[in-house]
Amino acid sequence: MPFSLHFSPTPLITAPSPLSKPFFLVPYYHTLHAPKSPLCSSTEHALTHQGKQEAFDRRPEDSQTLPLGLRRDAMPSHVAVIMDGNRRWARLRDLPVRSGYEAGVESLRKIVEICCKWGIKVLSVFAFSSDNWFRPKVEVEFLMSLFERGMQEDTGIFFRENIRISVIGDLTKLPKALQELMVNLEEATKNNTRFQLIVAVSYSGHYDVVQACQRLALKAKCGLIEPSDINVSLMEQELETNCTEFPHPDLLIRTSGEFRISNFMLWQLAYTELFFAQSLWPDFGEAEFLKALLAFQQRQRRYGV
Ligand SMILES: CC(C)=CCC/C(C)=C/CC/C(C)=C/COP(=O)(O)OP(=O)(O)O
Repeated sequence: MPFSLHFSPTPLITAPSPLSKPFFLVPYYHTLHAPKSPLCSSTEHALTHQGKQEAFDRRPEDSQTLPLGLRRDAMPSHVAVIMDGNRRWARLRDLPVRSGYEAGVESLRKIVEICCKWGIKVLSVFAFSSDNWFRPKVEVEFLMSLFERGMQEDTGIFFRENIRISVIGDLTKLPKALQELMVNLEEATKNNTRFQLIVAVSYSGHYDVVQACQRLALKAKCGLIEPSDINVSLMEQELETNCTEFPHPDLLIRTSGEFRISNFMLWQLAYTELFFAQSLWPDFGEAEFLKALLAFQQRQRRYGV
């Protein structure tokens, strides 16, 4: 049965609470973040790739629904998106900014549905950058409430459709209720295997690299590693994308005609193919997504070799 993320509002699922201890007895979010066990423990090996997933499920219907011309054997595993142009979309229609963001959520739901249908395994979206905190307070507050509402409304769908939600970024800056909702959702969906949605909130590539360096420095200080042990692999184990089996996006799409990376996943994008779409994010739909994927499938990836 095909699924639609446009189902009428789903009642909040009453899954058993995944965490047995109250979240906020723990001072920092990252001590709770599944792949990041407390530092300086003897179980260092378990620090990384905990909960790393087995191969993703493919439902029978997933393999039947590829549009003409799209090759299953060349599909990107991980697509990242900079969902730009929501405010411009609203202004062009003389609508308040919040309508642009709401339309952006609808667009995201559509793209998640298509990813599931076409067998893409991971979608990362830049939902709120570290610099977005400097936007007008009313806008920031609206976005926080939108994240909360969006995640609550779709919780049932994540379970029903076997979707794993991961959130990356400095969540300590978010309202407590939102932190709690996100951590709960991550924990409750961590064994879902069909598709993984990574939401980057209060995130930047600089933040990610710096927090990884801090964690490595602390490990060195604790005597768990030598500074000379630090290499690409150890760094990647500390980056926020250690929540996924596919940490390097194969394809990055940025909408709204801007040609910038804007501090998104700087490390992880090293060999990513880039696609810049003219549409504003709320207008980005199946046809343009298909265009991006077809362009991706034409690319020759040489990884510098
Ligand atoms: C639940 C959930 C994950 C929701 C995601 C909501 C969403 C679409 C967030 C995008 C936020 C954002 C700062 C986009 C940048 O474009 P902009 O709006 O700044 O556009 P502009 O370039 O036209 O100013």
